[in-house]
Amino acid sequence: MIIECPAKINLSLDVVGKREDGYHLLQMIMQTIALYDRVKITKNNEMVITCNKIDVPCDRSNIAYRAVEVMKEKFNIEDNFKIEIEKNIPVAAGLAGGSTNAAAVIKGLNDMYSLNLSIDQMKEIGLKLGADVPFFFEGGTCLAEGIGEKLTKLNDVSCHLVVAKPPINVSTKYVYQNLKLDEIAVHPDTKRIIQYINSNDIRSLAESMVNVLETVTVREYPVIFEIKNIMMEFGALGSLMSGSGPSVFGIFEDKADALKCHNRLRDYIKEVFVVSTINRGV
Ligand SMILES: C[C@@](CO)(OP(=O)(O)O)[C@H](O)COP(=O)(O)OP(=O)(O)OC[C@H]1O[C@@H](n2ccc(N)nc2=O)[C@H](O)[C@@H]1O
Ligand SMILES: Nc1ncnc2c1ncn2[C@@H]1O[C@H](COP(=O)(O)OP(=O)(O)O)[C@@H](O)[C@H]1O
Repeated sequence: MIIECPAKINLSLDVVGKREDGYHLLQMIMQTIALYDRVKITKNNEMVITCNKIDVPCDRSNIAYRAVEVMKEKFNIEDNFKIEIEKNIPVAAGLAGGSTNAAAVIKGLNDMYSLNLSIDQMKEIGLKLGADVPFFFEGGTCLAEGIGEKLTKLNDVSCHLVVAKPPINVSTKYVYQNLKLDEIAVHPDTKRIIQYINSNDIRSLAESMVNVLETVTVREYPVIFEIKNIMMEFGALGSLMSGSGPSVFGIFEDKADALKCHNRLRDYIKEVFVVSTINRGV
């Protein structure tokens, strides 16, 4: 069984508070994009995980492996599996590559064993593995609240994008730890952004995008700001860092402009893609 699993971007990201356990409460707009990993699941004598990218761990610390363990325990599955991950989504990039792999395993085993789980049940299992996992059972365009688990479906946004992952590593934990909530000068107007999305006003959406986590990352990694500027120079309607970074995306009305921007960025960034939004998850 092979499952295609898409990456996500955050069309906006606001931090609106903190939970008692230190986790940040969010209001973000999430969007699946046509940039896919492939997860192949086959029954095997023992548990094995493989990946074509060396920076992805192929042991129990792989989130896809943990997803298998959670499913095996919850549904008394005694079989073991070989999980082969074809990784096309940049790793540790703010594009939720690991989370989408975990969602693919849950969905794959649900189908393989005819468990007939509802989307809500799969979301609940996914949340045990990571805050971004439940979103992939919805896909398309969603408002995510709480730490990402409270999902509201919005009108699906349809546009061309350039996504660029500069060759730097940013830890999600570090970004949240260094966020100074009381010093954030600009928050996104999430209500207004939702109105733009629901009325299909892509231009106003693109012009209103804000990710408050940029206050941490752009200070430390000016390359993020430089990529945003290049995207705007090449005609992007708006450009933003995705999640905790370091990936940056630009929204383009015209695919030809997106391709020109891609050509320019390709000179010094290896991981850059022209993609469209999609209206599905795993
Ligand atoms: C920023 C976002 C936006 O979609 O995505 P990515 O950039 O990872 O794709 C998410 O909030 C990433 O959530 P999640 O995937 O759960 O983050 P993890 O890497 O598990 O979290 C690492 C650490 O960040 C902190 N953390 C995480 C989520 C959150 N809402 N508040 C936090 O304070 C916690 O200290 C946690 O231990
Ligand atoms: N299946 C997986 N795919 C990618 N990374 C994984 C996976 N399992 C575990 N990881 C680890 O999780 C970390 C975060 O990766 P990823 O999910 O790609 O990024 P992000 O959280 O920024 O969206 C990586 O540094 C990697 O070591």
